[in-house]
Amino acid sequence: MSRAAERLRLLINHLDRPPAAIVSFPVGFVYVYLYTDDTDLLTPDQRLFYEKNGFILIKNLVSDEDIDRFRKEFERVCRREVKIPGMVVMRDVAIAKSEFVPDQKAVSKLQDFQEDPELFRYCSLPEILKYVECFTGPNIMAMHTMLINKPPDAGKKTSRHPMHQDLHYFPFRPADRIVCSWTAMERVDRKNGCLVVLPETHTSTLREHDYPQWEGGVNKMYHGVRDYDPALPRVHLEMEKGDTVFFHPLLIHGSGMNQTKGFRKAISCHYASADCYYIDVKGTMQENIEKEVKEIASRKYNLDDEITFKDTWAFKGRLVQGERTSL
Ligand SMILES: CCCC(=O)SCCNC(=O)CCNC(=O)[C@H](O)C(C)(C)COP(=O)(O)OP(=O)(O)OC[C@H]1O[C@@H](n2cnc3c(N)ncnc32)[C@H](O)[C@@H]1OP(=O)(O)O
Ligand SMILES: Nc1ncnc2c1ncn2[C@@H]1O[C@H](COP(=O)(O)OP(=O)(O)OP(=O)(O)O)[C@@H](O)[C@H]1O
Ligand SMILES: O=C(O)CCC(=O)C(=O)O
Ligand SMILES: [Fe+2]
Ligand SMILES: [Mg+2]
Repeated sequence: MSRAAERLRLLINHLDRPPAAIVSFPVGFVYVYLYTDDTDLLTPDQRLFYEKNGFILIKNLVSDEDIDRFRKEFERVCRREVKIPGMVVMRDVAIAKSEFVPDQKAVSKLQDFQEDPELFRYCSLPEILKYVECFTGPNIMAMHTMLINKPPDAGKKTSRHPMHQDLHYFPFRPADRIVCSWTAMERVDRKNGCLVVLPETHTSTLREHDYPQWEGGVNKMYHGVRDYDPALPRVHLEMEKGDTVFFHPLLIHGSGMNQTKGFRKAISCHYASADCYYIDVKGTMQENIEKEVKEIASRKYNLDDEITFKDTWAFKGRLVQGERTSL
């Protein structure tokens, strides 16, 4: 297929979203931007890179000073000096049944830190939001927050994160108005389990997800794409402290095991346009994750079956720029 025909195929596949901008190239075909807005920030090369690959890595975006502050706050949470409403402190499944020691060694992930003013500062950093706006437009909600402290692998490969599409977890659309920012809090590379992405998979559709059949076990809710094909071309995103990758929620990604003795730290936020809308996932491939989220949320808030999948998101989403129009 010629490049122009390939572009046309992409365009036809995406007619549910009005093109953000139309630009003519001298080579004689029209390129329709499907995934980015016309802002002054991204260079034409950066914009085309995201359009083609579904991610873009920005070097040195978050300052050392900010990252050191996030790390300090993380350590306070681990020592149980602060207790944040709604925040989930997760342990790796390999040590889930052992005694809790109040130390970062027992914590593999913090999830939902929207009520921690120090950690949530990450989601409002102007240097992050100006990139986010290129993908979501000006009304921006921070929907999902995580600080991932990937532990040294305990020998069962449970420190891996299976290949997945983040959209699997989200009952809101359109996908093209959602973006993740993921910032390395120290050097991350193949040895300590950097992000692994499958470029261009953001142009595909949402796939069926379930737990991978891994001998050593899998962490709660770490679903992977069904029938993952390990032969597909992968890119390992090696990053330095402060480097930030922005990626599309359909991009297939995961992370390898941590083969070092250190804890690999990253902080991330999933943003969506406040103009997005909730969908009902009943009868769709997302029913399995809805069921798990509802079970955990009912236990966490002591509510029987009253809490809906949509409620769990509307409740934790926070406006970080513009107007809360819909979500
Ligand atoms: C774009 C988004 C992508 C993602 O978000 S991917 C992954 C998201 N993962 C999650 O949201 C998981 C959230 N985690 C949680 O809700 C909690 O950590 C979890 C798993 C419910 C456990 O919390 P607690 O109940 O406070 O912990 P607990 O020590 O009392 O254990 C209760 C039972 O859960 C088990 N458990 C704890 N951590 C686990 C883990 N990492 N993987 C699998 N099972 C785990 C634990 O063994 C215990 O089981 P049992 O009831 O004794 O049989
Ligand atoms: N069956 C599977 N289903 C889903 N994801 C998988 C499966 N097998 C491996 N993965 C994921 O694929 C990604 C790459 O895995 P792999 O362990 O090969 O990478 P790596 O350790 O980063 O690279 P390498 O060991 O080659 O340096 C990781 O995110 C891993 O969790
Ligand atoms: O930091 C990682 O290892 C990847 C985490 C991730 O992709 C997720 O939680 O959705
Ligand atoms: Fe993810
Ligand atoms: Mg490997």
